[in-house]
Amino acid sequence: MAKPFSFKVLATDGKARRGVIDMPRGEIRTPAFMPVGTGGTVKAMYMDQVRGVGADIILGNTYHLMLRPGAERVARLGGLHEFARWPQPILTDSGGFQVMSLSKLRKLTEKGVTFRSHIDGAAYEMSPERSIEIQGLLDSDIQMQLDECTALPAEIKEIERAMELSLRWAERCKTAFGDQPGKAMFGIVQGGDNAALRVRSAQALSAMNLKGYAVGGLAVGEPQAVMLEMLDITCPELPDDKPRYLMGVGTPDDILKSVARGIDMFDCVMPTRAGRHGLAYTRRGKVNLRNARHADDPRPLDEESDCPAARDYSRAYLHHLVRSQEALGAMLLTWNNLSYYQKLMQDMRAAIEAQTFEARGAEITE
Ligand SMILES: Cc1ccc(CCc2c3nc[nH]c3cc3c(=O)[nH]c(N)nc23)cc1
Repeated sequence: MAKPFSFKVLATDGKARRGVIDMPRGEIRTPAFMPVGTGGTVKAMYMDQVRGVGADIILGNTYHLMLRPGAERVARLGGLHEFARWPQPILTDSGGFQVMSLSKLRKLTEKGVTFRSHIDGAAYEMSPERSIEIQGLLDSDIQMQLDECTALPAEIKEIERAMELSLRWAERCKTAFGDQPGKAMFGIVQGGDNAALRVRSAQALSAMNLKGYAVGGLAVGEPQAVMLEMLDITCPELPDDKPRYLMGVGTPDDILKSVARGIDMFDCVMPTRAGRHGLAYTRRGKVNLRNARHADDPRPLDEESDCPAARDYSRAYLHHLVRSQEALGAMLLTWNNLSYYQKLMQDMRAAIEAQTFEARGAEITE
């Protein structure tokens, strides 16, 4: 029987946890940053580079892949790992968030959400059952429940309606997922910026005894203080022995402060998207390579980095590539940015093991 899904907390420092998730396709060191690989590719990267910077898991997207190339086609071709040549674990989002943010003419009912593709206008239906079926066709290792993420600010009645619908959809996803050893289905806590609703959502999901829990409904434009306050309220209501995934977060500072509140897993488009827009993350802050001041600068981004993109190329060259819109510009800056994020996660894991995480604070991002 395939090695079942297991999560172990190896060390703690305050509320911060250093752990490891063991799955048949490999282990995931936590706190973990999961590069976004929406359409089965981490944009501008080869998968062996993604692995090379230290990523243990990447994200795929049900919404994008069901539209193109189609979930059944990916299944016929051996599943997403085979298709994209990424042998490690993959986490897929359920698609609801993307439907509500990308598709057209969407209609949400108890049954699910019907919508038209933003690519060719074709009509689709996404129910909790269909979302789990598609994630299964993709052979996803960690599958997310279908949920409704409320845009903030919102009326409390609206937040409550979406949170309660998401709980009913969590039950239906749990039933549809069944018992798949070696794979996991995570629930997603909703409840907007309302403490009571967050507690009700987290407690109801905890009672379902799922393998992991995501905190959704955040990173939708709310101030960092509101996001952090919701973590202070939500994390204590989730089981200590299960992984916690904060969806869509975030900047290095967001991640640091969220790890300090008990979050184990993160995803964010920022390092990859910023790389394609000429922006480099470095230990001394962000550098916009489009800026003319780099035109004659012979220095690399970070001579101490073990990432070739940060150590072996001058800022002048990177500026030239970005200004000339050369593909290599996006490739090198994405490589640098993902390397920076993975180094940040590695440094946090080491600090929690050494019990210096809380003491060092923001200095870890430098
Ligand atoms: C490939 C991929 C991209 C992005 C995501 C996470 C997308 C994402 C959010 N991003 C920012 N805030 C978010 C909130 C939610 C949420 O409440 N529910 C779901 N299902 N996804 C969210 C998952 C997978």
